[in-house]
This record gives sequence, structure tokens and C-alpha cells, in this order.
Amino acid sequence: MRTIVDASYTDGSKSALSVKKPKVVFVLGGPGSGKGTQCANIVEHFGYTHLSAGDLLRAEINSGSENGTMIQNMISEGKIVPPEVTIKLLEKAIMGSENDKFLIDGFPRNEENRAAFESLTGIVPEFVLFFDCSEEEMKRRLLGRNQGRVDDNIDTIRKRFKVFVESSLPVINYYNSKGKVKKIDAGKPVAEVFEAVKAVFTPVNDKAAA
Ligand SMILES: Nc1ncnc2c1ncn2[C@@H]1O[C@H](COP(=O)(O)OP(=O)(O)OP(=O)(O)O)[C@@H](O)[C@H]1O
Ligand SMILES: Nc1ccn([C@@H]2O[C@H](COP(=O)(O)O)[C@@H](O)[C@H]2O)c(=O)n1
Ligand SMILES: [Mg+2]
Repeated sequence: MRTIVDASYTDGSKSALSVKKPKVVFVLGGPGSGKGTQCANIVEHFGYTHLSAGDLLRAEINSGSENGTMIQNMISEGKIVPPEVTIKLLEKAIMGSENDKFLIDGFPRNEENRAAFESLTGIVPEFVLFFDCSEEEMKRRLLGRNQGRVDDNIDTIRKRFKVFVESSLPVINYYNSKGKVKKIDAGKPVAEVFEAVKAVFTPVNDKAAA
């Protein structure tokens, strides 16, 4: 088995997560596959705290941070923000919470995200929930979302799909090769998708008793 050695941020500091070591589930899937929608249901039923990497980055823009313009430009182009920026935001949110189990939605988005998180924190996810959905259905959902997101327009949606296929799917394949991926058919109505999600989170003993 490979030993994970804690690495440092570029300023030489260590991640506080290498000490706290919370329980983490990565929630991955294409843009509009329903990650945020299902995470809200999981929080309600299973006591996790939901952290959306995209929401944290958008909050960082709105906070007037020095990274705000860079993040805004990356999101508008559907590009992936450098991992230290996103990991520091996740770290701050996790360290500010009393919970010890987290759904990390939309991260790791590429191999650079994955490797940096692993080496900075030493955390390996309990499992990876993968929402599998066709591009046609995801496009329909994104164009109908109506939440004023700068990236929910057809040009950026196309770029986000390309980034998903080229950079995010390899991360899912990596975790699949480790036996960590729980794949969900996310093309169905919300309630049906959640039935499949529940089966993943319900402990084996509870399933037998039900
Ligand atoms: N199973 C579903 N069937 C139909 N519509 C859905 C379903 N799940 C989510 N939606 C709708 O699709 C849109 C996108 O869902 P959501 O925001 O949860 O996706 P996401 O994976 O978090 O997307 P993003 O990666 O862009 O943040 C929302 O308007 C949501 O209400
Ligand atoms: N790990 C991540 C996650 C997100 N981004 C950027 O935010 C955009 C929106 O993300 P959603 O999960 O809310 O769809 C995404 O397209 C990226 O530009 C990121 O850089 N790194
Ligand atoms: Mg989302």
C-alpha cells in the first residue's frame, strides 16, 4: 500500500485537515447532473455537511477577495481554478464546522485537484458518489436552472462538458480502479435518484432490518 506523505502549501504551511482528518464523500458528475439537489437530500437524512466547491468559489468572488477576479474569469470560461485556492476554501469550511462528515460536491474536478488534496491532507474519500447523466438531459436542466449563474449559457455549458469529459472523468475512472465509485443513474426524476442514493448511504444492517 502506498503511504501518503503530508505535503505543504506553496507558502510552506501545512493543511489543518492533515490533523482533523474528517470523513469525506466526494460527489461528482457532469454539470447539471443533480449533485447539489441530491446533496441537500443527503444532508437532511444522513447528517452530513454539504460543501459545494463551486459555491465556495462563488462566495469568494462575492467577498471581494484578491483571488476574486481570477476565479470569476475561470468560472466564466468553465475552467478549473488552481487547487490550492479551492483546497484552502474547503479547509476553512471544514475547520469551521463541528461536524466530522462532509459531502464534497464538485471536487476533485481534475487530476491536479485530486493529487493536491491527497498530498496536502492525507485524506482518502470513504467513497465517490458519481451521478451519471446524459449531456442532453444536463443541458436541458442547466438552461432551465434560472439561478443567474454566469456559466449557465450555451457557450460555457459546452466548455464545461468538454472539461468534464477530458479532466473530471479521468478522476472518476481513477477512483473506480480503487473500487471507490458508487454510480447512480441520475437521468431519472429527483425522487427516484434519491431512492438509489439512499441505498448507498443506508448501512447494510439497516437494509436487512427494513
Ligand atoms: N433528477 C432531476 N430531474 C430533473 N431536474 C433536476 C434533477 N436533479 C436536479 N434537477 C434540476 O437541474 C438543475 C441542476 O441541478 P443541480 O444544481 O443540483 O446540479 P449540479 O450537478 O449541482 O450542477 P452544477 O455542476 O452546475 O453545480 C436544477 O435546476 C435542479 O432543480
Ligand atoms: N473543484 C472545482 C469546482 C468548481 N470550479 C469552478 O466552478 C465552476 C462551477 O462549479 P459547479 O460545481 O458549481 O458547477 C466550475 O465550472 C469551475 O469553473 C473549480 O474551478 N474547481
Ligand atoms: Mg452544483
